[in-house]
Amino acid sequence: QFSLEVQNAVTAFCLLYCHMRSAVGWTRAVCFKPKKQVSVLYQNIHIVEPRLIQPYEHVIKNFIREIKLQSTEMETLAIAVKRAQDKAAVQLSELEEEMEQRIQAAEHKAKKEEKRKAEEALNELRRQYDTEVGDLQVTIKKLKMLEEQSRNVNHRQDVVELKKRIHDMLLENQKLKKDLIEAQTNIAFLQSELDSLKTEYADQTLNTERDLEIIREYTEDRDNLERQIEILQSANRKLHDSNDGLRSALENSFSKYNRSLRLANTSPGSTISRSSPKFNGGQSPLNSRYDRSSPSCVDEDYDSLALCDPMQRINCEVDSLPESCFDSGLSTLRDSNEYDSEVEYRQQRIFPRSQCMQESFGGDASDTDVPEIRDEDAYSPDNSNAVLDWKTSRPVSRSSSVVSTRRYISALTPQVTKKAYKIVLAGDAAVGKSSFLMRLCKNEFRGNTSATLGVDFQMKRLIVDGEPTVLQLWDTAGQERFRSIAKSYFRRADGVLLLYDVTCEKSFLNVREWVDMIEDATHENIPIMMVGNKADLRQTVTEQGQKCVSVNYGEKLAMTYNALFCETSAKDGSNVVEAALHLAR
Ligand SMILES: Nc1nc2c(ncn2[C@@H]2O[C@H](COP(=O)(O)OP(=O)(O)OP(=O)(O)O)[C@@H](O)[C@H]2O)c(=O)[nH]1
Repeated sequence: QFSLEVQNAVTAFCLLYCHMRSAVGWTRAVCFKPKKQVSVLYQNIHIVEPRLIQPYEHVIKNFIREIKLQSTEMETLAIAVKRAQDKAAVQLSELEEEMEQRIQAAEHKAKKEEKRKAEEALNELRRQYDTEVGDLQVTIKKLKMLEEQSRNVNHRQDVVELKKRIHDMLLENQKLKKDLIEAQTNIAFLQSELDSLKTEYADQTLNTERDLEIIREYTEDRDNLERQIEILQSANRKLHDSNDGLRSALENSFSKYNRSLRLANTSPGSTISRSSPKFNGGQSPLNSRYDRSSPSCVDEDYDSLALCDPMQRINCEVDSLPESCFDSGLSTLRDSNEYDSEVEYRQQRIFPRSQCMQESFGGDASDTDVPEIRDEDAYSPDNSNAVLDWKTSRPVSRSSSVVSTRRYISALTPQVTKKAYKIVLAGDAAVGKSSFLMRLCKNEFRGNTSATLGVDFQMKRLIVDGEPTVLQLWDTAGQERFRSIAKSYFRRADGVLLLYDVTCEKSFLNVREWVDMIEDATHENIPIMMVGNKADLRQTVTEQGQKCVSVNYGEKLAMTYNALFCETSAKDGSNVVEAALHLAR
């Protein structure tokens, strides 16, 4: 009986279990056979150990009670779930209902809006229609009026006349159009002619300006040359006045020279050769040193000067009289800034050569001194450029000696050089330009140099940054009266070596004047190398308590003018080549 009760409980449990499974949604079949197992277990216990039946039944009872409790709970849960489901269903239906209501409201609103818009569009259309109808009615009215008018004006004659008038007017219109086109064409022609005339006029103006510029340059050159001639002539006159003895001696030597020259020129196409009387003693006149004690030196000097010194050439041209040849116009007159008067200056600078002259002829030695401008480099045959490159601004007719010498030199093949620069040496008198040039070209220094008259010329070949370069160096005279000549040389210069004397403040102060002059003369900015010369004297002069121009001042001034700067000494040769190289670079 008890086992039956247990069996029923197990059966109930199984049913509950199945019910729960289905409620939870388990689909997988589970092999669970408790009923059979319980009965088998009961029978086994009953057979094997009947003592255990009671505790077994007790366990089963508890188990059944527990199951019942679980079952009740499950049922309660199931009811709750059901309730929740019902509630959710109610809420869902409520929501659905609400949604439906909202949709309906939205639909209603949209419909209302659409209707309103449609009504508005309809009203607009109606308005347009009314307006158009009104316009049409007006047009119809007008047409009717026109119809009526046309009906009234429908006279044939009037129409013909009108047509004729229209035709006439059309013809006139065409004619006017034709005239207009013709006039426009004429205007275009005239315009093009005017343009070409304008271009021609502009060209002519340009040419005229150019011509004027050239004329102006020529005039300037001519003025300069005239001034040079005047200076030389005045020097000439001084020489004439001061040295009669010298004149007669030179005349003698010149007549000798003329004779020899005539002999030399008798053969056609003659050139000056080393066997020429001028080259006596196997020494080229170009290389010979100046020796004032011998009268024949004047001839040699004259040739050399005629070749290289523009002043001398001009002098030759102007004064083709024999006197002009020995009256070279060269003088040592010098108005240094350091000296108040020429006489004073002359007294200060006495040269051996002039001493020799004084001794021989008792004249004013400084007035008859000749600048030493001969240079082996410049006048040796392989340096023909020195002569060939020299150009005066107007053609020079030469005396026979000069012509023959020039022919000889012109026959030489000029050396081809890559770069050539015209460098002008400028600065106050006695600042050491000639000495600088001599140091640069000959690596020599002579304590007593003569003042430059007009312009001296030298050539210097340098290798600048690996490139062979020729410097045509024009040494201008520093004296005030030669300023205009110096100025004319700046115009064609590629660069300027502007010297001042570090022991002479005035020469430094005058640098500004020189720079202004250079800038005036040149159209474009040419490079300037500011050179403080005689640096070797600074210490001695300072020790004597005299003032010197410091390096700082020189540098500052150079910086002001954007110029290069260095200090040199022509005496010991320091920085001389470097200055030239730097400028050439
Ligand atoms: N101690 C020293 N004396 C110099 C130096 N350079 C030139 N002199 C001397 O200064 C004097 C004038 O030198 P020049 O070379 O004739 O001067 P310059 O500038 O050519 O003069 P002008 O031809 O009149 O313009 C000469 O007595 C030279 O010996 C130098 O570097 N050191």
